[in-house]
Amino acid sequence: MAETRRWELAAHRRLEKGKVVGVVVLDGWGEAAPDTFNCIHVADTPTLDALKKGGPERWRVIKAHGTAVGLPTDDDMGNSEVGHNALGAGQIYAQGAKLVDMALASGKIYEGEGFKYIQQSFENGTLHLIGLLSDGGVHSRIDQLQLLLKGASEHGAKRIRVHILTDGRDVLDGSSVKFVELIENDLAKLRDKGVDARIASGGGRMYVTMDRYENDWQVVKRGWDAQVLGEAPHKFQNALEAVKKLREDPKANDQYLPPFVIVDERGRPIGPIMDGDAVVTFNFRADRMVMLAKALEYESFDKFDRVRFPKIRYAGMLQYDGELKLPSHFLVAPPEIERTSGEYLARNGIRTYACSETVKFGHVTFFWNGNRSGYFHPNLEKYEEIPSDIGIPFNEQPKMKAVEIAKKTRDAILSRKFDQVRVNIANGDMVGHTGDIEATIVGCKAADEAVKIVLDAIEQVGGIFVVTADHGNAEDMVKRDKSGKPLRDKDGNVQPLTSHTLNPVPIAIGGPGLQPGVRFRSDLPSAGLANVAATVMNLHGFEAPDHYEPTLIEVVDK
Ligand SMILES: O=C(O)[C@@H](CO)OP(=O)(O)O
Ligand SMILES: [Mn+2]
Ligand SMILES: [Mn+2]
Repeated sequence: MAETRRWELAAHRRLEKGKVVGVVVLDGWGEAAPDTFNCIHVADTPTLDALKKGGPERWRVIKAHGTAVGLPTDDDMGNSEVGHNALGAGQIYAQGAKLVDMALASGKIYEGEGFKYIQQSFENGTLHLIGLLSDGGVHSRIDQLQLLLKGASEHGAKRIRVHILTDGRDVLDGSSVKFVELIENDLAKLRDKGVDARIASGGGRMYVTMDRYENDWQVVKRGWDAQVLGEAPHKFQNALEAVKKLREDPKANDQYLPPFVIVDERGRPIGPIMDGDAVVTFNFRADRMVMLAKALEYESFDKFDRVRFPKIRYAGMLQYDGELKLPSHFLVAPPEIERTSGEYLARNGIRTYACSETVKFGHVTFFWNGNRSGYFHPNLEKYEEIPSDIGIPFNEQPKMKAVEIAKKTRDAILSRKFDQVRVNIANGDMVGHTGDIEATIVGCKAADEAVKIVLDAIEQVGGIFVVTADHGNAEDMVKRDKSGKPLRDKDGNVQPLTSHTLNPVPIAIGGPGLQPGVRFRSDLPSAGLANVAATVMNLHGFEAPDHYEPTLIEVVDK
């Protein structure tokens, strides 16, 4: 079926071609009731406030979590990967989390090429499992790790080492202890059955291993030293003691725990990765595993000194990059996100500029294009990256590079060399993840200012804008009880919510190029992020392909 589809898009019956369309994605910017813990509400955001007044015809909310973006259930919060996939692809795909669930439930994971490949190391080598240890469901899920541990041991693994990354970002800070207990319990059961299974190393996800878009290779190196070389500044006899001790530091934070290794009575690391071993990175999400995948797989590598490059059999939970085919072995085939709007528009001559700062750069390029790196049509596309700050927590620089991104984008718009400009403004999300309310308010204001710069440029060229978001975060910064009341401890303190949320996100359209009769349809109350691609195609003057989720807009006579 797919092969017979044409790439050529039909002209829209009512909407003209040739307008510059500015697509702004505010990362981590949900819509929620006014509240003191709603940083978007508290912050001074005149630009977004003005857009909201355009509702319901030019402002509305759309779903950004759960099944609307291909996640297993409607209890799953949205995230950047699935959000930008949906925004760019215009279609809803069963995402990595769900595909892994299905492969584990059916047992097919153990019959696939990837598992058979690593299985060859089970006789004489160790199986290492590296990944994020939480039930956040954004990058990984602990229940999938638990099933994999059990399944791998039943399929021949005799010696297993788990290298954990503590979370505190998709789950509450401090929950690392509970997750380590859970896994230690499972490993003890495996040991009772004669499998030598232990946690061998660990560290906080933002400080160890899970960097992205090559922002800071030192993060990956710290992980490499602990996981592969068995070297780290902190040494403990077991992982529970490690996280408990490291958390005694008053400034400790699960996201940033320093690297540690588990050692035996004589101080020797119990699980460095050696020749002949098997390694699985058990995150299903791509962005924060690609760098480690390169270090584990590429023979020639110059990002840091690996000291030792063990001859291993390595598989990802999924293949993380469809263009680089990385890693080459994987346990579950990733969603085949095809016929994205980026590809359609490039094939129909639309010139595109995409921009963000490093920590979100791949969101408007790689994720937008269906986890595919590179250009569709280098002559028509320009992707520009603004270097992010390195090594400082985002609550210390909450304005991030919002204004710089906006100014580059303004220049791209005014150059008239592009038909579409697409940006991601990171503040609501990156600062929201720190749990620092004051800083998040500053970040939201900066994001609003950046939007204004882009909209002013759109105004100047007679263009059209679409302002939306990928999922919630900054609009709710506190852990709540079932009735929605903030939970307080005995001293009256609230627990900051560092994670994304289940809230819908706003979408606004406007600009001088928008024909007067264009408005949001009222017959799609449950529309979600996947409906945006068809909308954007319409604004470029094209009908969307019929396999896309329907457009959000209609044109009425005025
Ligand atoms: O930082 C990240 O990796 C995730 C949260 O785990 O956030 P986002 O999906 O917004 O990138
Ligand atoms: Mn995001
Ligand atoms: Mn986020």
